[in-house]
Amino acid sequence: MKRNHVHRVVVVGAGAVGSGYAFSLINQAVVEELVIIDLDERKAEGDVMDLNHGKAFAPHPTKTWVGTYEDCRDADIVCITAGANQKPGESRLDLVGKNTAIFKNIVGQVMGSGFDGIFLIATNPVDILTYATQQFSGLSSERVIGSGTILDTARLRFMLSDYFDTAAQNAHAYIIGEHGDTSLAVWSQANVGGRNVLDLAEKQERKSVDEVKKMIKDVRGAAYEIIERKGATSHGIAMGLTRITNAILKNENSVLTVSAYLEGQYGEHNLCIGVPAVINREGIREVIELPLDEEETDNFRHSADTLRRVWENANGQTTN
Ligand SMILES: NC(=O)C1=CN([C@@H]2O[C@H](COP(=O)(O)OP(=O)(O)OC[C@H]3O[C@@H](n4cnc5c(N)ncnc54)[C@H](O)[C@@H]3O)[C@@H](O)[C@H]2O)C=CC1
Ligand SMILES: CC(=O)C(=O)O
Repeated sequence: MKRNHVHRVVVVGAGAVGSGYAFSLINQAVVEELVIIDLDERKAEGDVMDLNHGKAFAPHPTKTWVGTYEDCRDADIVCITAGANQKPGESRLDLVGKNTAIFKNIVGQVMGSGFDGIFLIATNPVDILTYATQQFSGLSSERVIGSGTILDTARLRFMLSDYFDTAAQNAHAYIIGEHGDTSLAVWSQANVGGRNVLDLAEKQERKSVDEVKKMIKDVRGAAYEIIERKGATSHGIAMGLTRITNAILKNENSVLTVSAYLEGQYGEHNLCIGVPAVINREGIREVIELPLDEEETDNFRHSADTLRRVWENANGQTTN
């Protein structure tokens, strides 16, 4: 990485998600420099003051300041969490118009600084905005990563761990597709401690396959349930973004479900969608093609078609 490994992350958008991500980066000692940009500069100032007041308890010093787009020039990662969030009852896809316009402006300013790092996108609809960021920035697709289904996957892993009373770290399962209402669980590859979760549910007393399969509905509904109660979701995605940031900056080659550009994998082209991918300091090293069964293949295609339609409607063009 650049500048003798002084790692810098710029967060654009100091709302619930951006502020949570900043808090998580500081607590996990991920970077030396953390820059926060928001349209509402006073809000960003307040956030930096508040974060600085926790520094005495942090594991290492993280220089943190309210920045300008000029600060993106030396950044390893620019994470965009700016834009409108869902109001109760709204879907992620409902945000496409306003957030695409916001992104055109933000990405233009980031690139105007001479930025040469990796974009990490969280704003919804995240798959659409990841693709839009590629288009607006002109960067190669491996350097534009969306948080994709990292949060959905983490939600499922938590649910499985709770159900089977095993640590979430030992629940291995993927949610793929749109980060949204058409996401799908890859049950054929999901295991806890090496045992397929559906087989396990069938064999264990007081467990059922139906209860496990219902988890995809709970994953899809999770954001709506949380937004209805507290107005926004933030902790889960903040930790997920931190996980991706670590994978990049520490050159981990970790497999994470992110929104990645597909060029023929899963039979899809010209869109970004949640899939497992190997993440390292170059960004997305490789998309992993899971062996899907017939139902999973159909559901993935439906999810990809949904995203493609939204992209085409938003841009008045066809991509295939
Ligand atoms: N990918 C995921 O898994 C998740 C994505 N999200 C998404 O993250 C986004 C942010 O959500 P919240 O933080 O809850 O919203 P928020 O309303 O709390 O914060 C958004 C921030 O963006 C700023 N902003 C707006 N336009 C800007 C611009 N042009 N330049 C700079 N800053 C600008 C606002 O001033 C505000 O501080 C939403 O789209 C939400 O749906 C939220 C949770 C999970
Ligand atoms: C809001 C959102 O995208 C989530 O919590 O999944």
